[in-house]
Amino acid sequence: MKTVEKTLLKELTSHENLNKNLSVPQLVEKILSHNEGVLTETGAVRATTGTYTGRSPKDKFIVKDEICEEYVDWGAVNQAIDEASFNKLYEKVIAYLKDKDELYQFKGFAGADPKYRLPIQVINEYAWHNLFARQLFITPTDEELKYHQSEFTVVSAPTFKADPAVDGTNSETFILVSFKQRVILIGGTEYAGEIKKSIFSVMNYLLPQREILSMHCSANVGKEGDVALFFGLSGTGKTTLSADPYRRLIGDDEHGWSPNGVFNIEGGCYAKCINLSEEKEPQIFNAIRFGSVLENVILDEDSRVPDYDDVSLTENTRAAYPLENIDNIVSPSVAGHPNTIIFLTADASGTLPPISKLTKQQAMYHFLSGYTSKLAGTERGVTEPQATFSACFGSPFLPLAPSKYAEMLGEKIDQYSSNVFLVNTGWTGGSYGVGKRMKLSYTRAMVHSALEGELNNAETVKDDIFGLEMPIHVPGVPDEVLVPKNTWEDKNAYETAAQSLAMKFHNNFEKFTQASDEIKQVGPLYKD
Ligand SMILES: Nc1ncnc2c1ncn2[C@@H]1O[C@H](COP(=O)(O)OP(=O)(O)O)[C@@H](O)[C@H]1O
Ligand SMILES: C=C(OP(=O)(O)O)C(=O)O
Ligand SMILES: [Mn+2]
Repeated sequence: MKTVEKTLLKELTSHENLNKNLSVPQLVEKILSHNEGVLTETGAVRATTGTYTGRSPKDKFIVKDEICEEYVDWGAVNQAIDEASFNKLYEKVIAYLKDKDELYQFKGFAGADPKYRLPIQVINEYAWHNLFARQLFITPTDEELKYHQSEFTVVSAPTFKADPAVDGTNSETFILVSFKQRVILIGGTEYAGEIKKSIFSVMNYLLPQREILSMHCSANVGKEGDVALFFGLSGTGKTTLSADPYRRLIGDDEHGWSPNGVFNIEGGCYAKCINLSEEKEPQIFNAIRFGSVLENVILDEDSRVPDYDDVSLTENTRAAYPLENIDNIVSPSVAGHPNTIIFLTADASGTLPPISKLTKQQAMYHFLSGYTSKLAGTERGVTEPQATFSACFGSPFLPLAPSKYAEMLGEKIDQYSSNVFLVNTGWTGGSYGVGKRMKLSYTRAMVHSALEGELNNAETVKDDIFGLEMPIHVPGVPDEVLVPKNTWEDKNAYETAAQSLAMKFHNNFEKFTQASDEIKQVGPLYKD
């Protein structure tokens, strides 16, 4: 791969006050002295983001050029912008940043496996974003830094606002990826998550070219070296469930699966803080300390103690911290091939079984479907749960066609005989508004049984609407919780809700015309 040393970027990298790979304490000092954030009682700094408190998928574009044109799956997710528009905006952003008193540069890596890692740099207007980048990506050793040659660059100018009429963007906010120039341009939004998710999108383009499956999942490993993956869209429980006192954490969000096994793409976690408690999520709670970044979390004015129940800025409050802040991790974040793969869904209809064991064909069906409910906060404009089908449980981040990733996953599941489960961390006892969210302790118990292999030959009963095999006993979980219908008082309402969801599955799957008949046939049994 060629090194990025474009003239435009040089204007930033030669800025007279470019702070290069500052240490955590140095960045914290900058954040506090520039009033970008405040110190909290936990030791973490807290920053707020203003208007954009979540990702803004409608503002994301990929530059359509001869490098990527034939590979990218163009459409509503991968919107195209032309090269000329990109270049003009790129120049404006550079001119804007050049005038700033100080800039921050982080050089590091995406990808914990040295064989597959991508050397990246992030250039920030804000010190707090630079601290975020430092904690979320992989920090180089002094030796690695000496020889570091960035192969992709994020330029983040949150206070620069685009003019859609002139700049060809959708709004004042933009997240633009150029595979040709190997640059990501971010402007108009202060939500730090865009920085990590845009690099993830780039990895989802680059890794499959090297026959590595990139995945929107968390991962951990048990005492026997048994690896588990947890796929899921935002809010389904990747971060929460991968932090497990009995299993070492590999990573909470983005992984690659190579011929050597799985590796984390990142070096840190980005946990939701809404209703965070030491009792329910002790590892995450205790990971929030000096060097961590709290985003949009409300603090008591005097004591500076975070109030994780306060959602007045957003429900998508976040904590960014390095993996090392979790006490049981794998370091470096690489491990073997997955024994168990869990698809997480937060079903707000309350009708999908809390856990079901999938056949290989069902696994492919559900991977392509990627059903969940979008929960409030993470994406702009979502204020209550919305049923959504997001292929591969991560379509906002996938530049290639979903079938590309699905084929690779299918081959790997065959090759390594991974067991696959569908776990509903969403509603029980009724749909959103009537029922409630599945108890975290029950989900943890179900996940444990699955990972211990206890459910592989367990007695099951088939759900007559979805055709999913539900175990009838799971230690630590009341039997009636395992069968959604049994948790609903109003059985007719259950039937209506389940049938409606089944039809959504069928309608969504129509677009996968290329899928084999074996896969098409294992969707919900119910059809109207
Ligand atoms: N049964 C459950 N399983 C998983 N998470 C749950 C459950 N009930 C409530 N939650 C909450 O839902 C959120 C899951 O979010 P998170 O783990 O950050 O998802 P992701 O990493 O997939 O975006 C957390 O705030 C967690 O406390
Ligand atoms: C940071 C994000 O990831 P997740 O919610 O999956 O943790 C996001 O989707 O913006
Ligand atoms: Mn997460």
